[in-house]
Amino acid sequence: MNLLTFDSHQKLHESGAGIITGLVQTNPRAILGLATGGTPVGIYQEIVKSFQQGIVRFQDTTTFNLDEYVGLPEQHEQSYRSYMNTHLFDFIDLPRSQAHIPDGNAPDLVAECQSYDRLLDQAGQIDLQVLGLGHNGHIGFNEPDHALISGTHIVELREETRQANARYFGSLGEVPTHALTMGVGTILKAKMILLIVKGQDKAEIIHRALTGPITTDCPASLLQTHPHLVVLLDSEAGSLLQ
Ligand SMILES: N[C@@H]1[C@@H](O)[C@H](O)[C@@H](COP(=O)(O)O)O[C@@H]1O
Repeated sequence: MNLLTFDSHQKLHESGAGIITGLVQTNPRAILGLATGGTPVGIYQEIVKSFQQGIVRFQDTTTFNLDEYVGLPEQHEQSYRSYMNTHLFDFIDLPRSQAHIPDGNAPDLVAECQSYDRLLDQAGQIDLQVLGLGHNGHIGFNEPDHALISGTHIVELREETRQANARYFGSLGEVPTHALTMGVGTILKAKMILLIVKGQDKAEIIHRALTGPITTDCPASLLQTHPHLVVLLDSEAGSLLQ
């Protein structure tokens, strides 16, 4: 594991973006696993800057997002499709046909999960998977549980997750109760994982994820088993790891 702690968010964002654009520069056909949430926004902004400067192109790149809410219209500003458009896709030359996000409005959600896994299989191994971290240790929307599911599946969101994400919605009642998420098996199959964590409120869970027991009670703890894990932290999130 390569753990890097930054004293400024700008440096963290530039470093994260540099890892992603560096990969695409050397391998334009790279397959990227992308995350949403507040954490990667600054990194996506830096990627857009690099694209605008002509440093990187995404015409041949393929992306797979980790997750999507169930039942939220695609145009809703909090759908992960809208998030990706607003923060990244609208500003780069990645063909939309190569930008995959599970469809949380599919009439048959089980079939949608199976079809997402088929697309992942056809694409081959994800070269770089970007991850954020939930306060309860979730990755994607893989919530703590007695067992974790390997492939894409429907998940009932934990109350604490809905509360954490309520800040993006008008009220807790508007936060969807279910989501589709890539499974931990798919996440762990990525060649490289880039875990990004910011804020004092995540200090305890990142400490537990990286130094505690490997347990499905903390899905991020499974990342300890990954041979090529890069962790980018701000100094607040890293405060218990010194
Ligand atoms: N499903 C997403 C995760 O992919 C994200 O990494 C995490 C942290 O979000 P944030 O970065 O906003 O704290 O929770 C969300 O619920």
